[in-house]
Amino acid sequence: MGDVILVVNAGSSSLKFQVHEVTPDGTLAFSLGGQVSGIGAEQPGFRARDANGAVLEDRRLQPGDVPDLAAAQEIMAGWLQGHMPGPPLAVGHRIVHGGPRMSRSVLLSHDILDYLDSLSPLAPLHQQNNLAPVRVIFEHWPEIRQVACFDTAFHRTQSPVVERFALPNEYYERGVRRYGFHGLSYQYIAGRLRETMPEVAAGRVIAAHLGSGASACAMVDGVSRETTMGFTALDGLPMGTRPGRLDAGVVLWMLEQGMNHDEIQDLLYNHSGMKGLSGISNDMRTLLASTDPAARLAVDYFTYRTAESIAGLCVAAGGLDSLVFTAGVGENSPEVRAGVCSRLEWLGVRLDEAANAANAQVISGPDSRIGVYVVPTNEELVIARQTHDTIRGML
Ligand SMILES: Nc1ncnc2c1ncn2[C@@H]1O[C@H](COP(=O)(O)OP(=O)(O)O)[C@@H](O)[C@H]1O
Ligand SMILES: CC(=O)OP(=O)(O)O
Ligand SMILES: [Mg+2]
Repeated sequence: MGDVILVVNAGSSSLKFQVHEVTPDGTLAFSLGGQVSGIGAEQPGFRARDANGAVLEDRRLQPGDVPDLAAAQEIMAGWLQGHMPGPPLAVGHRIVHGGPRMSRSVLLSHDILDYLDSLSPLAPLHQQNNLAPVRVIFEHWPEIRQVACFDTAFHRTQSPVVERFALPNEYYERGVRRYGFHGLSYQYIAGRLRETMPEVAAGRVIAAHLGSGASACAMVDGVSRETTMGFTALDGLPMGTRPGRLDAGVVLWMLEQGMNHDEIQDLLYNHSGMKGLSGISNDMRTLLASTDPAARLAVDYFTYRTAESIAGLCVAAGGLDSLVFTAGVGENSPEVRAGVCSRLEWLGVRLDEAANAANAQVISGPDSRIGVYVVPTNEELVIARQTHDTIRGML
């Protein structure tokens, strides 16, 4: 193996990584990748595979083994030491919040790190986890280039109306705007559609990124028009532990009742969503397997609000040609996709049951007015490419 780029992607329930070789002709070749999944949940695991798809690691872990991201990082770092040829040429990081200043990937410096650190209150579940490995590498291997790739950057094409809240202008100037997230995933989906189904990519597409964090995005010709997350990754669809759209009056009521900032933040980021509604779990697999009425309510809430948001996004897209499901739940759960799609039948959405059950690429039936697809996302590949593009001029 020659020079490599290491990619690190810390999500709310997973730590994903990939290693890409920079080939002599200057292109990237995937060499291995994997993830620690189920962080803080009841079924953690560690899987890795190589470029041929051969399984390099498939470990079931005990819930206590991976209580938080720091534990996941230790597992990943230990494993990578035995599987990488030496220090990487560069490390590409997923950074969830880029704030008003970042509209593309950037070479990390201490100044930029300080700026990104200042955005932490806007992404308490992610930003510090994203920045922790940056700091470790700066301290121990200062010669390694590090590149920040932002979840917010892809959405900077949105119109002023979409980007605004109906608040006095002063707040907009101070950065209180709808930034949107999961942009690395949507950029991958837009590119993948362009490669495999260019006529779909050119049209009006809504992609639903349904994972531990969940959002949906309206794209026309691969350009983001609107997305359900906003100033923070709390807004929009319900998620594993976050409520999604919430009347701001609820927060005022909590304050009035004597809850302080940290208590409200903890409630909204760690104990709401599927976990709060069901009282059972934040993991969709556990809820789908349960016959408890509270689990059914949580799943129904999820599919109802997701369908409702998709319908709302049709305004930004000017209609709908194609619907794409992606991320952990979207790629793997026929039941959730069927629940969402059954609430969109009035739009002309019809699923092919067998194709849906098989997680096939095309899951709409021949009588569907809307094409419905399952496209596995690959945020890490987008990060690898952005990292390579960012350092290329410096080699
Ligand atoms: N077969 C499945 N059926 C339903 N949900 C699944 C399945 N496999 C994974 N998931 C869900 O996907 C989630 C993880 O999705 P992912 O996109 O990796 O999340 P994140 O990047 O936010 O950590 C898990 O919380 C789990 O609930
Ligand atoms: C922004 C966000 O919620 O990311 P994730 O789904 O990876 O937690
Ligand atoms: Mg994710």
